[in-house]
Amino acid sequence: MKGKLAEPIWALGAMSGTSLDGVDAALVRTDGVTISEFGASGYRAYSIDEQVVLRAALGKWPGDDLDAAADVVLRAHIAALKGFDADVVGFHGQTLAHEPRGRGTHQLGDGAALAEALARTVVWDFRSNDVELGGEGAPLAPFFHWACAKWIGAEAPLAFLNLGGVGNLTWVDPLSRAPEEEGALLAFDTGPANAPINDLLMERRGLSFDQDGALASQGEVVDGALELFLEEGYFRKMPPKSLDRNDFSLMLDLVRELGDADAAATMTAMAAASVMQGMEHCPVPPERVLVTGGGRRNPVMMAMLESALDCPVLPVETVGLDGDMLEAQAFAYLAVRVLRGLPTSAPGTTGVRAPVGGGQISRV
Ligand SMILES: Nc1ncnc2c1ncn2[C@@H]1O[C@H](COP(=O)(O)OP(=O)(O)OP(=O)(O)O)[C@@H](O)[C@H]1O
Ligand SMILES: CC(=O)N[C@H]1[C@@H]2OC[C@@H](O2)[C@@H](O)[C@@H]1O[C@H](C)C(=O)O
Repeated sequence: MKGKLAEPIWALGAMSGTSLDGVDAALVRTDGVTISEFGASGYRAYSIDEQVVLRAALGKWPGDDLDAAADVVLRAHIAALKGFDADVVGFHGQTLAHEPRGRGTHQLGDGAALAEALARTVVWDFRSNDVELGGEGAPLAPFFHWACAKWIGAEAPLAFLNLGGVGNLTWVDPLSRAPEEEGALLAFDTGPANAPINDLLMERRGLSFDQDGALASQGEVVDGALELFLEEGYFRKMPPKSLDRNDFSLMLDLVRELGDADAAATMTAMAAASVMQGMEHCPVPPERVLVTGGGRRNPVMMAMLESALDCPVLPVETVGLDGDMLEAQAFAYLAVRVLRGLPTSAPGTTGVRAPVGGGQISRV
């Protein structure tokens, strides 16, 4: 079976991120090491009512009453995935809680039910094993970033920056021979990115996000609040390290007294400053930072990053990748690695003691 799977197969990845905006779906043809081809992609947005149900479930653990949220996650994924043909589905689920050194990590989503509904093999529950073995359980996209660095033919160390609800950075040595090789990757969550800005916009204006940084562009960054933010112990912690969506509730407290525009500008600066702090951990400075995730569409956030970093800061589209789909593609790639029994995390990506795999496989 493993020999057969060494041939590239089509995998369909599904990601429902911390922004709670919807489900991304994307096809990748891969043998679990090399990307052969990218395929079609799709998106199924959560309705406002569904977002309310998911928000209410944040912070909950298995055993809590999660029927309504589980139903939202399953239905949205079936809708997002049913039009695609693939050999395997990589199903991330919806992270509700993440306490790797506490209660664990919780991605809502029943892979067996999804496998039955789609009549396809589903790989899911990607993070638990890493956490059980002492890792952070996140970020997991770095092994895929390694494959992307190979796919674009990079020759010098570079970084991938995901600006989602939470930010995460992957430094890659593209000359390494495997993602699990020592020194190939260093990855960690940089800090909050869009999630707290979304929360502010929802709280104050009933909007789900600061479209194109429109509100932030009208405000001034309040240095005092930014400095207090950067005193957070998280920034001095050595990577690997990871965050829960709401770990930085402090950020909203620091801007509570500010007007809407100044609050948005200051929070955008906090997200950018988190990345700047994180860059100091890179083994050698990256030649370029390739940005993925919704934050790359925020010109205020991008301008702050460009002025603070010493290298080009570019959306991943500049190298032919799709910044809206990279995480869904990552879980397609990781699903094939799980099927092949290959590791999906390593000491440099999650802090786990040795390269490990994970994931449950539900076959039909
Ligand atoms: N045009 C835009 N202007 C400003 N912000 C934007 C724009 N487009 C998207 N965003 C921000 O990006 C967010 C979505 O980003 P993305 O889809 O990468 O997050 P996610 O995958 O849910 O998060 P994570 O990677 O943390 O799981 C939106 O909620 C919004 O805050
Ligand atoms: C626990 C969890 O779901 N973490 C997410 C979240 O969203 C961004 C950042 O925090 C990252 O650590 C991770 O997602 C990406 C896909 C990852 O694992 O690489």
